[in-house]
Amino acid sequence: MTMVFLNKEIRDGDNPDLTEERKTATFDTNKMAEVIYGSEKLARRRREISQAVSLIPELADSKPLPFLSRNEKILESTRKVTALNEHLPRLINMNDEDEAWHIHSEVIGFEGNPLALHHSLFIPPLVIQGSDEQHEKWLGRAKRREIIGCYAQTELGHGSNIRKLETTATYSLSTQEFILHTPTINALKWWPGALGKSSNHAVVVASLIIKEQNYGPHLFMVQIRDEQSHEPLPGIAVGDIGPKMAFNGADNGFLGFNNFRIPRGNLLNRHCNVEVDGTYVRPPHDKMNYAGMIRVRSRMAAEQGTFMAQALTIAVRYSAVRRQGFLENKSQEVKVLDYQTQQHRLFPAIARSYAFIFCGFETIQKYETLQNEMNSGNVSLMADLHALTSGIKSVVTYQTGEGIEQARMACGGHGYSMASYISEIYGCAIGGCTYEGENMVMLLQLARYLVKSVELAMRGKPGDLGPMVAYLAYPDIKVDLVTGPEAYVKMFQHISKRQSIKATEKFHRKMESGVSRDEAWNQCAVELTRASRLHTRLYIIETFIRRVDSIEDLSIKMVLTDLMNLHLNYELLDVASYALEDGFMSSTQMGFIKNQLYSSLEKIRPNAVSLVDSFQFSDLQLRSNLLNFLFQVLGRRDGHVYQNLFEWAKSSPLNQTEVLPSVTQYLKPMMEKAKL
Ligand SMILES: CCCCCCCCCC/C=C\CCCCCCCC(=O)SCCNC(=O)CCNC(=O)[C@H](O)C(C)(C)COP(=O)(O)OP(=O)(O)OC[C@H]1O[C@@H](n2cnc3c(N)ncnc32)[C@H](O)[C@@H]1OP(=O)(O)O
Ligand SMILES: Cc1cc2nc3c(=O)[nH]c(=O)nc-3n(C[C@H](O)[C@H](O)[C@H](O)COP(=O)(O)OP(=O)(O)OC[C@H]3O[C@@H](n4cnc5c(N)ncnc54)[C@H](O)[C@@H]3O)c2cc1C
Repeated sequence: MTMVFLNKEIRDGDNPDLTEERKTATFDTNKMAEVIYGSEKLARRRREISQAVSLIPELADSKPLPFLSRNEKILESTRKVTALNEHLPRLINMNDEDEAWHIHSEVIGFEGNPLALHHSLFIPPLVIQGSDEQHEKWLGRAKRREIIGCYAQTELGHGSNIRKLETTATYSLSTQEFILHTPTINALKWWPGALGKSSNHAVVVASLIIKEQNYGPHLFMVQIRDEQSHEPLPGIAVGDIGPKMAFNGADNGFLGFNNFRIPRGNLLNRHCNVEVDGTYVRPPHDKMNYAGMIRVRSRMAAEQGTFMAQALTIAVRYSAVRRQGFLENKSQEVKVLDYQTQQHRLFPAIARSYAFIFCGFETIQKYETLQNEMNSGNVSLMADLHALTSGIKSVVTYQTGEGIEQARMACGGHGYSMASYISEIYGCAIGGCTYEGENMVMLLQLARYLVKSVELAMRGKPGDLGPMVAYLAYPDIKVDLVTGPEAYVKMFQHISKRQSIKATEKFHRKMESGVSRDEAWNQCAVELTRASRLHTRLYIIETFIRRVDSIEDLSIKMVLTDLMNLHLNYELLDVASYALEDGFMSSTQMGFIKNQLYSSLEKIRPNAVSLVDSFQFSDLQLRSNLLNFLFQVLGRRDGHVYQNLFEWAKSSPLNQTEVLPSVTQYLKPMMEKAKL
C-alpha cells in the first residue's frame, strides 16, 4: 500500500529506517523534481514513462549484466534497445529528446548499446552540418532507424589534435567523388561507439584534399556496410576494439579505408562546399566543423550531474539503512549517515549534482541559442560557448568522478561489489574526462580565452570583455562573507581573476625572456589550467545562485538554500589558499567558512534521503530492482538490501555448481600431491 504523508510517498513494507528519513523531510519530492528537471510537465512525464516501463517485463534485464560475457552483454543490450524501439512511439513523444534520453538510460543503463550514439552523435552532426537536400536523403531514414550510424573522428594516432587527423578525403575532379583513404595504421579510426559491429553508416571526419591542398577536417556521410548482408563494403576494414573499463554493452570500433569512393554530395555541406570544378566554399567560421562537439559538451554538465546523482542515491539510501558503531546511545547502533564524516563525504557531492544539473540546463539553452543564430548565419557566439563548454566539460567530469568514488567508499565493502552498480556508473562517467576532448586539452582551450580577456583588461579595454569575464576588470574590494552569497561570488571572482592574471603575466614574462610563444604556453600550462578551473567553478556557483533565486515555493527554496550554502562554503574552502595567499581572505573568515560548512551538513541531514529521492530514479534505472529476481540491489527504494544481496550472490554462475573445475583440475591435485 502507498500513502501520502506530509506530501511524501511512504510505502508499506519499506525498511523503517528509510521510512523514518522520508517522514522527516521538510519538502515535497515531486515539487523538487519539478525544479530539478525544469517543469512540472517534464518531471511528471519522467514518472509516467518510468511507470509504463516498469509494466513491460521485456524491457527489464533478463540477466544480471556483471555475470555476462561481452558477447552476451552486447546481445542483451541489443535485445533491450530493439524491444524498446517497438514500444517507443507509445511511451514517449518521439520528437522530445529529453524523453528519449530518459527512457534509454532507464532501460539500457550505463553499459552502452548499439544505438546510444546513433541519436546523440550521428543524427546531430547530420542535422547541424547537413544541407536540406542531405536531410531529405538521410535524416528520415536515420530517425526511423532504417540505418544505424556512429561518429568516426578519433584515430589510433590522433584524438586531441584533430587538425592532424590522417584519414584523407581527396576530391577527384574526373569522377566528382571523394576518395577516402587510411594511409597508415595510425590513421585507422579508433574508438567510435557502435562502429565495431553494429553501424552501417558513419559520419566520418577526414582531412579534405583538393588539388593537393589540405583544407582540414570535414564531415562526410559514409555507408560502411551493406544494408542487406551487413558485411563491410569492399574497401572497408571495420571491427571491435575490445573490452573497455566500461561501456562493454557497446562495440567501440576501428575503421580503415582503402581508396573508398563516395559521391561529392556526401560532404556535409550546409556551411561549406566543394563545387564540381573543385572550388572550395568556406564556412562562415573556421571551426564550423567543430560545432557538433560544442553541442555534446554543452550537454555534459546535466548528464554528468545525473550520473553522480545516481551513485549518490544508492549511497545515501544505503547509508540510511546501514547501521554500524555507536554515538551516545549504546543500545542501538547508528545509521552511518549520522556520522559527520559520512555527511561530509556525500552531501557536498549532492550539492554538486544539483549545481551541475542547473548549470547544465542553462548551458543547453545557450547552445540552442547558438544553433539558431548559426542557422541564420551569425557565428559570433561560437567562441564564447566553445570556451565555456570546454571548461564546464572538464570540471564536471572530474568532480563527478570524485563524487562517485566517494559514494562508493561511503558504501564500505558493499560499494566495491558490482551489486552496488556504482563501479559501472563510475566507469561510464569518468570516460567523460577523456571523450569529447581530453580534460587538460579543453581546459587549455578555455585558458586561451581567459588570457585574451586579461590582455584586453590590461590594455584598458574592459568594455570589450563579454559578460562571462567582465569580472576580470573589477576592482578588488574586500568582502564580508556574513552578508551572503553575493559576497562569496565576489571572493571567488577575486580568486579567479587573480589566478588568470598571474598565469597571463607568467606567460608574458616567459615570452619576454625569449622563450617562444608555444614553449612559454607549455611552461605555464599548469597555472593556466588552474585559472580555467577557477573560472568554471565560479560560473557553476553563479548558475546555482541564479536558479535558487528564481524559485517561488518556500519549502523548496529553503532546502535548496541550505544546499547552495553548503556548495558555496565547500567550494570556497577548497580554493581558500588562493585568497589567503594575498591576504584577501583572513584566517577568521576561513574559520567562518568551516563553521558554516559544518552547520550546513547538520541542516541537510534530515532532508538527505529526500534530496536524492527527488531525482526520482526508478529501481530499474539504478539496477536495484528484483523484477525477475536477479539484479544489483544496493540503491533499492525500499531499502531491503541484505536479503537481496544474498539473492544476488546466489545467482552468481559460480554458485550453480558446488565444486568448480578449477578445484577438480588444479586445487585437488595440488593438495593430493602435497599429502604424498
Ligand atoms: C536518445 C538516446 C540516448 C541514449 C542514452 C543512453 C544513456 C547511457 C549513458 C551513456 C553516456 C554517455 C555516452 C558516451 C558518449 C561518448 C561520446 C564520445 C564522442 C567523442 O569523443 S567524439 C571525438 C571528440 N573529440 C574531441 O573532442 C577532440 C578534441 N579536440 C578539439 O576539439 C580540437 O582539436 C581543439 C583542441 C579545439 C583544437 O583545435 P584546433 O587545433 O583546430 O584549434 P586551435 O587550438 O589552434 O585554436 C584555434 C582557434 O579556434 C578556436 N576554436 C577551437 N575549437 C573551437 C570551437 N569548437 N568553436 C569555436 N572556436 C573554436 C580556439 O578557441 C582558437 O581561438 P583563438 O585563436 O584562441 O581565438
Ligand atoms: C568511452 C569513449 C568513447 C569514445 N567515443 C568516441 C566516438 O564515438 N567517436 C570518436 O571519434 N571518438 C571517440 N572517443 C575518443 C575520444 O574522443 C578521444 O580519446 C579523446 O578525444 C582524447 O584523445 P586521445 O585519445 O588522442 O588522447 P591524447 O591526446 O593522446 O591524450 C593523452 C595525454 O596527452 C595529453 N595531451 C594531448 N594533447 C595535449 C596538449 N595539446 N596539451 C597538453 N596535454 C595534451 C592529454 O592531456 C592526456 O593526458 C571515445 C573515447 C572514449 C574513452
